[in-house]
Amino acid sequence: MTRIAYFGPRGTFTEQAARSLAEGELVPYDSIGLAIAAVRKGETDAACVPVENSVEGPVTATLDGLAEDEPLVAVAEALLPIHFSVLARPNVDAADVRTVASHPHALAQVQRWLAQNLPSARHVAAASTAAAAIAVRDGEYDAAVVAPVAVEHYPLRTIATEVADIPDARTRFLLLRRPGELPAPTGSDRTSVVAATVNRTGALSELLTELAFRGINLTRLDARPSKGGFGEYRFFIDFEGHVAEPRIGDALAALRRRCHLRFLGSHPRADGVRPSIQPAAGNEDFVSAADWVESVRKGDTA
Ligand SMILES: O=C(O)C(=O)C[C@]1(C(=O)O)C=C[C@@H](O)C=C1
Repeated sequence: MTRIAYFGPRGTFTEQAARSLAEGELVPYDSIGLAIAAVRKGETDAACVPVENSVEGPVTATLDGLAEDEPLVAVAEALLPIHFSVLARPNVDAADVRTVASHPHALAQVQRWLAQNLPSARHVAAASTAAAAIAVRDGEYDAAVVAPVAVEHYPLRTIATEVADIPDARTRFLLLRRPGELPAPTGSDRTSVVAATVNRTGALSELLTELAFRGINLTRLDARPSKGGFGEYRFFIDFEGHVAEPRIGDALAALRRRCHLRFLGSHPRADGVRPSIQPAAGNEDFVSAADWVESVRKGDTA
């Protein structure tokens, strides 16, 4: 049976995403790094991890995990609406809450709610929302900000539901595999790369210009230190399209000439958005231009 590592323990948002993305045995790991390492080592066939949140931005453990060690590719993605529940032990009321724990991304998404509803509670970072629920169960903290499903896994009481400062917040999750056959293009796809440029004037702008020249729309751009010293960065670039398309293949080849490039996959977009194709930048334009060059090489200049 297919085994899918996910950022656990049981009851995280990532577990829900993993269930929506793949069938098989779901195997929880206590950190994003461990889930990614599991698929890399072949302990599991795939790994499900969060990659970005519409309020709090990139999940840096996932970005660093994708840039380092053996390459992995994203083969699918899921978008989950994020609203939280607050859980406490059965004998603890909201008025008794002195400490509230959760994943830092979750705490960042409920700052206003906590200030208004649990103003005297100290905020404590936990490894995940479900790890916070376990710590509350074990008496370490008074309340946890969690995915609503967590209450099904831990003997805690819900003291608030639908908690979110930004009502339509979403997190995007990736299903990662070891490199192999890529998902087929659907017309609504996303391609991801990580680019390491040399530290000189215009290096990033040249990469982005290669994409802009080809009418390719970015969907995300994040910088992470390459850990080699100040000023040394890796750029995570997501854009519309699939590597199987001529225009995307042409763009990847151009990027590859200019920097150290790692391909992180082409997969269907969860939101179904189709790319807007700019004039003279459609796949057929790339194909007919390449055909023309070929005929010129053969002596036909018509
Ligand atoms: O802790 C969890 O439940 C997770 O799945 C992680 C995570 C994240 O990394 O952003 C996922 C979704 C929410 O935005 C909060 C936490």
